[in-house]
Amino acid sequence: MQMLSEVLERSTVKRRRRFWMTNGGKSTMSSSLHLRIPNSCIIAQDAFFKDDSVIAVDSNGFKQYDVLDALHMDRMMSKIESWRKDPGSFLASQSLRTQCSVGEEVFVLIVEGFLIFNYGPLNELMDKRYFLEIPYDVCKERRGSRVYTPPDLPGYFDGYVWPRYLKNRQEMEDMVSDIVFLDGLKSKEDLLDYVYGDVTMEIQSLMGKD
Ligand SMILES: Nc1ncnc2c1ncn2[C@@H]1O[C@H](COP(=O)(O)OP(=O)(O)O)[C@@H](O)[C@H]1O
Ligand SMILES: NC(=O)c1ccc[n+]([C@@H]2O[C@H](COP(=O)(O)O)[C@@H](O)[C@H]2O)c1
Repeated sequence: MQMLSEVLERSTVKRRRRFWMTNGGKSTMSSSLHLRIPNSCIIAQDAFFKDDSVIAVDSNGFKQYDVLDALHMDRMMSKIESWRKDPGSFLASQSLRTQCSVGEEVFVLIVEGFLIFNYGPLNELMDKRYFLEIPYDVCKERRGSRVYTPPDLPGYFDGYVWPRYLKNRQEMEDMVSDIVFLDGLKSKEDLLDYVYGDVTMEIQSLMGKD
Protein backbone atom coordinates (compact mmCIF):
# COMPACT_ATOMS: atom_id res chain seq x y z
CA MET A 1 0.00 0.00 0.00
CA GLN A 2 2.78 2.34 0.94
CA MET A 3 4.69 1.49 -2.22
CA LEU A 4 1.63 2.05 -4.35
CA SER A 5 1.02 5.46 -2.86
CA GLU A 6 4.68 6.34 -3.38
CA VAL A 7 4.41 5.35 -7.04
CA LEU A 8 1.28 7.41 -7.43
CA GLU A 9 2.86 10.35 -5.71
CA ARG A 10 5.92 10.29 -7.93
CA SER A 11 3.93 9.98 -11.12
CA THR A 12 1.28 12.55 -10.31
CA VAL A 13 1.87 15.60 -12.43
CA LYS A 14 -0.06 18.82 -12.07
CA ARG A 15 -0.28 21.22 -14.97
CA ARG A 16 -1.97 24.60 -15.27
CA ARG A 17 -2.71 26.65 -18.40
CA ARG A 18 -4.87 29.59 -19.39
CA PHE A 19 -6.69 31.78 -21.93
CA TRP A 20 -7.91 35.45 -22.33
CA MET A 21 -9.67 38.57 -23.86
CA THR A 22 -13.39 39.30 -23.78
CA ASN A 23 -15.21 37.20 -26.39
CA GLY A 24 -11.92 35.88 -27.77
CA GLY A 25 -13.18 32.31 -27.45
CA LYS A 26 -11.82 31.40 -23.99
CA SER A 27 -14.87 29.54 -22.69
CA THR A 28 -15.30 27.72 -25.99
CA MET A 29 -11.66 26.61 -26.02
CA SER A 30 -11.57 25.72 -22.32
CA SER A 31 -14.64 23.53 -22.38
CA SER A 32 -13.49 21.69 -25.53
CA LEU A 33 -10.03 21.21 -24.06
CA HIS A 34 -11.52 19.91 -20.84
CA LEU A 35 -13.47 17.29 -22.78
CA ARG A 36 -10.29 16.12 -24.50
CA ILE A 37 -7.96 16.06 -21.50
CA PRO A 38 -8.51 13.34 -18.91
CA ASN A 39 -8.50 14.48 -15.28
CA SER A 40 -8.80 18.12 -16.22
CA CYS A 41 -11.03 20.76 -14.78
CA ILE A 42 -11.72 24.45 -15.37
CA ILE A 43 -11.68 27.36 -12.98
CA ALA A 44 -13.18 30.40 -14.72
CA GLN A 45 -12.55 33.95 -13.58
CA ASP A 46 -16.08 35.02 -14.58
CA ALA A 47 -17.42 33.17 -11.55
CA PHE A 48 -15.57 35.57 -9.23
CA PHE A 49 -17.02 38.97 -10.14
CA LYS A 50 -18.03 41.02 -7.11
CA ASP A 51 -21.64 42.02 -6.62
CA ASP A 52 -22.82 44.80 -8.91
CA SER A 53 -23.57 47.00 -5.88
CA VAL A 54 -19.85 47.34 -5.06
CA ILE A 55 -18.52 47.88 -8.58
CA ALA A 56 -17.08 51.39 -9.04
CA VAL A 57 -18.69 53.71 -11.61
CA ASP A 58 -16.76 56.27 -13.69
CA SER A 59 -17.84 59.81 -14.57
CA ASN A 60 -19.59 58.52 -17.71
CA GLY A 61 -21.70 56.14 -15.64
CA PHE A 62 -19.76 53.09 -16.85
CA LYS A 63 -19.32 50.29 -14.31
CA GLN A 64 -15.66 49.43 -13.84
CA TYR A 65 -15.96 45.69 -14.40
CA ASP A 66 -12.75 45.17 -16.35
CA VAL A 67 -10.27 45.64 -13.51
CA LEU A 68 -8.91 43.29 -10.86
CA ASP A 69 -10.75 45.29 -8.19
CA ALA A 70 -14.04 44.05 -9.65
CA LEU A 71 -13.07 40.45 -8.91
CA HIS A 72 -12.76 38.33 -5.78
CA MET A 73 -9.26 37.22 -6.69
CA ASP A 74 -8.73 35.98 -3.12
CA ARG A 75 -11.62 33.53 -3.56
CA MET A 76 -10.37 32.46 -6.95
CA MET A 77 -6.91 31.80 -5.48
CA SER A 78 -8.45 29.73 -2.64
CA LYS A 79 -10.21 27.56 -5.17
CA ILE A 80 -7.01 27.10 -7.15
CA GLU A 81 -5.18 26.31 -3.92
CA SER A 82 -7.65 23.58 -3.06
CA TRP A 83 -7.02 22.02 -6.49
CA ARG A 84 -3.27 22.25 -5.98
CA LYS A 85 -3.44 20.58 -2.57
CA ASP A 86 -5.45 17.60 -3.75
CA PRO A 87 -6.50 17.58 -7.42
CA GLY A 88 -8.05 14.10 -7.14
CA SER A 89 -10.43 15.16 -4.37
CA PHE A 90 -11.09 18.44 -6.17
CA LEU A 91 -12.15 16.54 -9.29
CA ALA A 92 -14.33 14.22 -7.25
CA SER A 93 -15.96 17.18 -5.49
CA GLN A 94 -16.82 18.68 -8.86
CA SER A 95 -18.34 15.34 -9.91
CA LEU A 96 -15.96 15.21 -12.84
CA ARG A 97 -15.02 11.86 -14.26
CA THR A 98 -11.46 10.75 -13.64
CA GLN A 99 -9.89 8.90 -16.52
CA CYS A 100 -6.48 7.72 -15.51
CA SER A 101 -4.60 4.47 -15.24
CA VAL A 102 -2.79 3.71 -12.03
CA GLY A 103 0.71 5.16 -12.17
CA GLU A 104 -0.15 7.55 -15.00
CA GLU A 105 -2.06 10.25 -13.22
CA VAL A 106 -1.81 13.66 -14.75
CA PHE A 107 -4.02 16.41 -13.41
CA VAL A 108 -4.58 19.49 -15.52
CA LEU A 109 -6.16 22.68 -14.31
CA ILE A 110 -7.43 25.01 -17.03
CA VAL A 111 -7.63 28.55 -15.66
CA GLU A 112 -9.77 30.71 -17.92
CA GLY A 113 -10.30 34.44 -17.68
CA PHE A 114 -9.92 37.84 -19.30
CA LEU A 115 -7.65 39.25 -16.59
CA ILE A 116 -5.58 36.43 -15.22
CA PHE A 117 -2.09 37.24 -16.46
CA ASN A 118 -2.31 40.63 -14.80
CA TYR A 119 -2.65 39.07 -11.37
CA GLY A 120 0.92 38.23 -10.33
CA PRO A 121 0.22 35.56 -7.66
CA LEU A 122 -1.92 33.63 -10.14
CA ASN A 123 0.29 34.24 -13.15
CA GLU A 124 3.33 32.80 -11.43
CA LEU A 125 1.61 29.45 -10.85
CA MET A 126 1.09 28.78 -14.54
CA ASP A 127 3.00 26.26 -16.62
CA LYS A 128 1.64 27.38 -20.01
CA ARG A 129 -0.08 30.60 -21.05
CA TYR A 130 -2.24 31.18 -24.13
CA PHE A 131 -3.87 34.43 -25.20
CA LEU A 132 -6.70 34.30 -27.74
CA GLU A 133 -6.80 37.60 -29.60
CA ILE A 134 -9.35 38.99 -32.03
CA PRO A 135 -9.49 42.39 -33.72
CA TYR A 136 -11.60 45.31 -32.51
CA ASP A 137 -14.48 44.90 -34.99
CA VAL A 138 -14.90 41.18 -34.34
CA CYS A 139 -14.69 41.70 -30.59
CA LYS A 140 -17.30 44.46 -30.75
CA GLU A 141 -19.62 42.32 -32.84
CA ARG A 142 -19.30 39.24 -30.62
CA ARG A 143 -19.71 41.33 -27.49
CA GLY A 144 -22.82 42.97 -28.96
CA SER A 145 -24.58 39.65 -29.21
CA ARG A 146 -23.78 38.65 -25.64
CA VAL A 147 -25.91 39.59 -22.63
CA TYR A 148 -24.07 40.06 -19.34
CA THR A 149 -25.67 40.67 -15.96
CA PRO A 150 -26.02 43.62 -15.84
CA PRO A 151 -26.18 44.11 -19.63
CA ASP A 152 -23.68 46.45 -21.34
CA LEU A 153 -24.99 50.03 -21.52
CA PRO A 154 -25.05 51.74 -24.96
CA GLY A 155 -21.52 52.97 -25.70
CA TYR A 156 -19.96 50.70 -23.06
CA PHE A 157 -17.74 48.82 -25.50
CA ASP A 158 -16.14 51.90 -27.08
CA GLY A 159 -16.29 54.03 -23.95
CA TYR A 160 -14.93 51.49 -21.51
CA VAL A 161 -14.34 47.86 -22.54
CA TRP A 162 -11.99 48.37 -25.49
CA PRO A 163 -9.85 51.19 -24.02
CA ARG A 164 -9.59 49.24 -20.76
CA TYR A 165 -8.62 46.10 -22.69
CA LEU A 166 -5.79 48.03 -24.35
CA LYS A 167 -4.54 49.20 -20.93
CA ASN A 168 -4.83 45.74 -19.40
CA ARG A 169 -3.03 44.24 -22.35
CA GLN A 170 -0.17 46.72 -22.14
CA GLU A 171 0.18 46.02 -18.43
CA MET A 172 0.16 42.27 -19.11
CA GLU A 173 2.81 42.52 -21.82
CA ASP A 174 4.98 44.59 -19.48
CA MET A 175 4.71 41.91 -16.80
CA VAL A 176 4.67 38.58 -18.65
CA SER A 177 6.78 37.42 -21.58
CA ASP A 178 6.11 33.76 -22.27
CA ILE A 179 2.60 33.98 -23.66
CA VAL A 180 1.52 32.08 -26.76
CA PHE A 181 -0.72 34.45 -28.74
CA LEU A 182 -3.39 32.66 -30.76
CA ASP A 183 -5.35 34.06 -33.67
CA GLY A 184 -8.95 33.86 -32.45
CA LEU A 185 -10.18 34.23 -36.04
CA LYS A 186 -9.04 30.71 -36.82
CA SER A 187 -11.64 27.98 -36.62
CA LYS A 188 -12.50 26.58 -33.21
CA GLU A 189 -11.32 23.16 -34.39
CA ASP A 190 -7.92 24.41 -35.59
CA LEU A 191 -7.36 26.35 -32.38
CA LEU A 192 -8.31 23.37 -30.26
CA ASP A 193 -6.08 21.01 -32.24
CA TYR A 194 -3.14 23.35 -31.82
CA VAL A 195 -3.55 23.89 -28.07
CA TYR A 196 -4.38 20.26 -27.40
CA GLY A 197 -1.24 19.18 -29.29
CA ASP A 198 0.90 21.69 -27.42
CA VAL A 199 -0.50 20.69 -24.03
CA THR A 200 -0.11 17.00 -24.81
CA MET A 201 3.54 17.49 -25.73
CA GLU A 202 4.15 19.36 -22.50
CA ILE A 203 2.52 16.62 -20.46
CA GLN A 204 4.59 13.96 -22.21
CA SER A 205 7.78 15.86 -21.61
CA LEU A 206 6.85 16.27 -17.97
CA MET A 207 6.09 12.57 -17.60
CA GLY A 208 9.47 11.79 -19.17
CA LYS A 209 11.19 13.80 -16.45
CA ASP A 210 9.65 11.70 -13.63
N1 LIG B 1 -12.72 30.36 -33.20
C1 LIG B 1 -13.92 30.92 -33.23
N2 LIG B 1 -14.45 31.32 -34.41
C2 LIG B 1 -15.67 31.92 -34.47
N3 LIG B 1 -16.44 32.17 -33.38
C3 LIG B 1 -15.96 31.79 -32.17
C4 LIG B 1 -14.69 31.16 -32.03
N4 LIG B 1 -14.49 30.91 -30.73
C5 LIG B 1 -15.58 31.36 -30.08
N5 LIG B 1 -16.47 31.88 -30.93
C6 LIG B 1 -17.77 32.49 -30.62
O1 LIG B 1 -17.51 33.76 -30.03
C7 LIG B 1 -18.43 34.00 -28.98
C8 LIG B 1 -17.66 34.23 -27.67
O2 LIG B 1 -16.98 33.01 -27.35
P1 LIG B 1 -16.61 32.65 -25.86
O3 LIG B 1 -15.88 31.35 -25.89
O4 LIG B 1 -17.81 32.74 -24.98
O5 LIG B 1 -15.61 33.85 -25.52
P2 LIG B 1 -14.97 34.31 -24.15
O6 LIG B 1 -15.12 33.19 -23.16
O7 LIG B 1 -13.55 34.60 -24.49
O8 LIG B 1 -15.69 35.56 -23.74
C9 LIG B 1 -19.37 32.78 -28.93
O9 LIG B 1 -20.51 33.09 -29.69
C10 LIG B 1 -18.55 31.68 -29.60
O10 LIG B 1 -19.35 30.71 -30.22
N1 LIG C 1 -20.17 38.15 -15.03
C1 LIG C 1 -20.44 39.37 -14.60
O1 LIG C 1 -20.86 39.55 -13.47
C2 LIG C 1 -20.21 40.55 -15.53
C3 LIG C 1 -20.97 41.68 -15.34
C4 LIG C 1 -20.75 42.74 -16.18
C5 LIG C 1 -19.77 42.68 -17.17
N2 LIG C 1 -19.06 41.56 -17.32
C6 LIG C 1 -18.01 41.52 -18.37
O2 LIG C 1 -17.43 40.26 -18.47
C7 LIG C 1 -16.26 40.45 -19.24
C8 LIG C 1 -15.31 39.31 -18.99
O3 LIG C 1 -15.91 38.10 -19.33
P1 LIG C 1 -15.67 37.47 -20.80
O4 LIG C 1 -14.21 37.39 -20.95
O5 LIG C 1 -16.35 36.15 -20.70
O6 LIG C 1 -16.32 38.36 -21.79
C9 LIG C 1 -15.70 41.79 -18.84
O7 LIG C 1 -15.34 42.50 -20.01
C10 LIG C 1 -16.86 42.46 -18.08
O8 LIG C 1 -17.15 43.76 -18.57
C11 LIG C 1 -19.26 40.50 -16.52
